[in-house]
This record gives sequence, structure tokens and C-alpha cells, in this order.
Amino acid sequence: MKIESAKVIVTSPGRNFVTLKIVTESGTYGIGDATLNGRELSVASYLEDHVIPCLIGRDAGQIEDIWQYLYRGAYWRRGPVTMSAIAAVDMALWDIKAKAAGMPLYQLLGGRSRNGVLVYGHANGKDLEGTLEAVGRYIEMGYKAIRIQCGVPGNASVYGVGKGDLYYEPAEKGLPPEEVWSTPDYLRFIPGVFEAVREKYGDAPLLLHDCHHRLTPIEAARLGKDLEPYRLFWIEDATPAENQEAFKLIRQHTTTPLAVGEIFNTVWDAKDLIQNQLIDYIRATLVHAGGITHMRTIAALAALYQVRTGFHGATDLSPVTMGAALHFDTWVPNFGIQEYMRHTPETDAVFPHDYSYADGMLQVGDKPGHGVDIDEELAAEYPYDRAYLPVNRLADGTLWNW
Ligand SMILES: O=C(O)C(=O)C[C@H](O)[C@H](O)CO
Ligand SMILES: [Mg+2]
Repeated sequence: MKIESAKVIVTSPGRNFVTLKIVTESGTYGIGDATLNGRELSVASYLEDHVIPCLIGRDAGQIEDIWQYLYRGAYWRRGPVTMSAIAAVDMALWDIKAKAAGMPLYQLLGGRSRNGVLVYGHANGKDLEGTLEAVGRYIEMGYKAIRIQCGVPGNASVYGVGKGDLYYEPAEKGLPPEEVWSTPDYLRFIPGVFEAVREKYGDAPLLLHDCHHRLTPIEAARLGKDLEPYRLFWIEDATPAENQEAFKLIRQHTTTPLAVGEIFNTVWDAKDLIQNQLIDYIRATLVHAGGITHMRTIAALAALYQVRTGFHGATDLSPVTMGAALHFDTWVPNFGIQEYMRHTPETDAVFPHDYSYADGMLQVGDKPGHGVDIDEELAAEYPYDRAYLPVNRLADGTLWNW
């Protein structure tokens, strides 16, 4: 099964996506996601200019060897651009292998470990009232696990508070918008939000929260302690994780579970966090962490330390990543939860897929492969449209983590 051709498709049905399509001599093709929010064209170029020429003529079945060839062979290792490009190739090759075997991908990985994939949705509001209403809507839709973000009084815009009900898109067209952030306001306000949610909706919903890298370790420790009475499923990205040791300090102070890793690219970003049991959930996922092949390494290391998966699943990961991730989630022994931010109908039309939502769970389909395709004609109707994530500043103008 030789690789005959490969092409990169950039499309923007409401937001930008980069997709790799690999075609074999037999005509079987595979699809991979290569989207890196706000830096999309760098991955497109990495693939077109440097990776695709090395793929033509190779055996599409040699997934591991091709992974090593692209990782070690480049000499320059790791980083989001490299690892997203490798991930796209890897996802497409697993898609091809599963199609050739006539099996849904989870069967090839080792078969079903659970009945379905527990997901969490995003409830948020500009203020407490709006947030409480949103939580109610998610409970009505059957969600068992809900991430809660809320506008903070005195702060014009806060991460995670969307403009619409179901769809949240932080990237904006043009140049990066600037936001202003106050940690003291946030730390004072957020525990009361969770108190109100528990009062109104009781103990059953699993509640999650994303700090989005904004706290220092000691501030994160304080928030974790303050949230303990409300028994969160996790707080995410409590502090930036370049210094993995920073999580020791948080861990010493709180029993609130910790999730981290949506911006990680390899197992090396997570090794100390996992081996020292400083986190409970690993958020790295297929598109930014080297695909299925490398995510298996990360998940296997995590399993040794009872760290479970909690894959990133924001809308800037295309339905291709969602489809492939759901097969991984269906199989992986140490599954925890899967983030599920719904794509818009325009995006869903460009990427036909066979996964479906019901009663708080996502289910993979039974089509051979990962079950997600791309409608190239429709994709061509949505040309690339430059967009960036916001940047964040403190009140005095100091640049902060967004
Ligand atoms: O979904 C989450 O937990 C996020 O933090 C979403 C990120 O802001 C988003 O993927 C950035 O592109
Ligand atoms: Mg996050």
C-alpha cells in the first residue's frame, strides 16, 4: 500500500482548519487534522514543503517507522508546528490502516473498553445568573459533566465566556484582540459561582473549571482550597506548566484534582508531572501531541501512575481530531473524560462524520477508519481567513497569560 499522493486542504467554515489527505496506490485514503489555532499556515507549509515530499512512495502501513522518520529524522524535534504536522500524517495513516482492515479504528487499537465516551460541555455566562441558566440548559441536554466559566464583575471580557449558547470561538478575525485581567477579582468571585451551582443543582453534576494558565502556583493553591467544598472533577491549567515542578506547590495545598496539558506536544512535557503524581488528568490530545502513535506512549506512562486522559476538544480541533480521539477514548484503559465543544453546522457539513451525542456521552460509529471525511468541494468555498487568539494584559499594561 504505497503512498501515491498527499495534499493539504485549508478551509474556513466559520474558523480555520488545516487537513491532510493521504492517498495510496489502491485509492484508499486517510484524513488527518493539522490545525494549530492562530498559526495554521505554518503547519500547512511544514507539511507541503517538507513532509509530503518525503512521504511519496513509502508504505502507508509502516506507521511507526514513518513517525520515527518524521520525528528523529527532522533532527529538530518537538514543538507545536512539528508535532501537529506529524500528528496529521499519523492520524491519516491509522485511518488508512483501519479502512484497509475493514475495521473501525478502536478495534485496531485493542477494542472497546467502555459503552461510550463521557463528555463535558461548556456552560458559561456573562454573570452569575446567566451562568446558572446555562448550567440548567446543559443538564437538560443530558450532560453529566459540565465545565463552568463565568464573567467576573469589573472585567470586560474573561476567558471561556462565549457570545452564543452552544458555540464558543475565542479566535477573532484580523489581529489579536487585547483583554484585561485581574487575578484578585477572579479569585474573590469564582468560589461563589460554584457554591451557587451546587445550591441550585445539587451534588450530582460533575463540575470542571479552566484557569487557563492565569494563576501563579500559590494563587492556584488558594483557588483549589477554596473550591474543595464544591468537589470539582478538576481545575485545568491552574498555572503554566513549562516548569513542571510548580505543580508540587499546588499539590501540597489542595485535594482538588488537577488537569493539565492541552498545549503539550510530547511525553517530555508531561513526564515529571505524571511520574511525581502531580496531576490527575492529562489533557494532551492527538492533533498537537504527535497523533495516535505518540498519544499511546503518553497514555501508557500516565496509566502507571493512575493519571487518566481528559483530551482537549475545543472547536479549534477539527472534527477529524474529535473522531480519532473518540476511537482512542473508546479503547484506552485509563480514560477519564473527553471535552466536547460542538462545531457549527457549517464545520460539520465540511467534515461529514459518524460520531453522535446522546445522554452525556459521545459514541463512535462503526465505519472502517476513524469515521471522519472532508467534502473538498464544500471546503473550497471557505478560503483561509486570518484569525488570532486574544492576548491578555494586567491593568497596568503588563502582558499576561491569556
Ligand atoms: O478547551 C479548553 O480547555 C481551552 O482552553 C481552549 C483553548 O483556549 C483553545 O483551544 C485555544 O485554541
Ligand atoms: Mg483549556
